[in-house]
Amino acid sequence: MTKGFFITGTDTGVGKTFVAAALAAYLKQQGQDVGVFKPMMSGIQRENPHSDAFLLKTMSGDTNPVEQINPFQFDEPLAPYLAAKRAQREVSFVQLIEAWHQVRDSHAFFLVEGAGGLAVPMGPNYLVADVAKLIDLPLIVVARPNLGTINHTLLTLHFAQSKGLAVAGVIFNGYDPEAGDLAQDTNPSLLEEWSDVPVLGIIPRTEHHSAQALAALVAKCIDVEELYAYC
Ligand SMILES: Nc1ncnc2c1ncn2[C@@H]1O[C@H](COP(=O)(O)OP(=O)(O)OP(=O)(O)O)[C@@H](O)[C@H]1O
Ligand SMILES: C[C@H](N)[C@H](N)CCCCCC(=O)O
Ligand SMILES: [Mg+2]
Repeated sequence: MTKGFFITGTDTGVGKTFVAAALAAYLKQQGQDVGVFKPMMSGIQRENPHSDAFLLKTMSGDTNPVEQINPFQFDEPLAPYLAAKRAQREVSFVQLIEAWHQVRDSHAFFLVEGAGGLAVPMGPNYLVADVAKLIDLPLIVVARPNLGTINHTLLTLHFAQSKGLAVAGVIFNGYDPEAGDLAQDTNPSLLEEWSDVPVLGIIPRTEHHSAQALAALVAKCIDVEELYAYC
């Protein structure tokens, strides 16, 4: 039985890769055998050092070929389904299942990253949420810390629930301690009041993105005991 997390977010650009890479660096530092999987990636080449696939592979030390870590890549920065369609391509759900089955037994623990949020079209008749259902790992929802995130996060959690997806928790990412932003400081408790999903951590903005710095950030900012409860 594969263990791990499906990393989703309230939006594109919220820090899914950043958080997944940080978790991978931490778990690897703890001696875990961590695998990564980014089923579909759009808007960047696999080989680009800033790409999700490249960062996840680097931080986890996953020795699977990058083409297995990220089986479907599209050039245009669009929802994967649309980027594929505009490139005269289409990924069937069966193809995606086969790509997951090719790697899922290669590691004891997997971090899987979606694309954008849960309701992003990935294929002609399926969303990111349907892929998460297939992979059947508990979600970690990455959310922005500031005003506006409560709506986005509760909508995401309700949609996850409607799809029968288990949610391990929410991680607020990109907190700016200097901002004096009242919403940033009150959002975690407000979310916990309106949802039964725990806040697993609050990650500040940081310019230090090395594996060591990211692992230290997880140890400092994320409730790893809560995470391990799911492992
Ligand atoms: N806590 C942070 N501190 C500093 N920079 C961050 C932080 N979190 C994310 N970033 C930066 O913000 C940008 C977006 O983050 P990231 O790529 O992880 O988002 P994403 O949700 O994975 O986006 P996509 O939907 O495109 O996969 C990246 O350049 C990343 O390095
Ligand atoms: C291109 C970007 N980096 C992501 N890979 C794809 C984000 C799709 C978002 C679709 C949407 O919610 O409007
Ligand atoms: Mg990403």
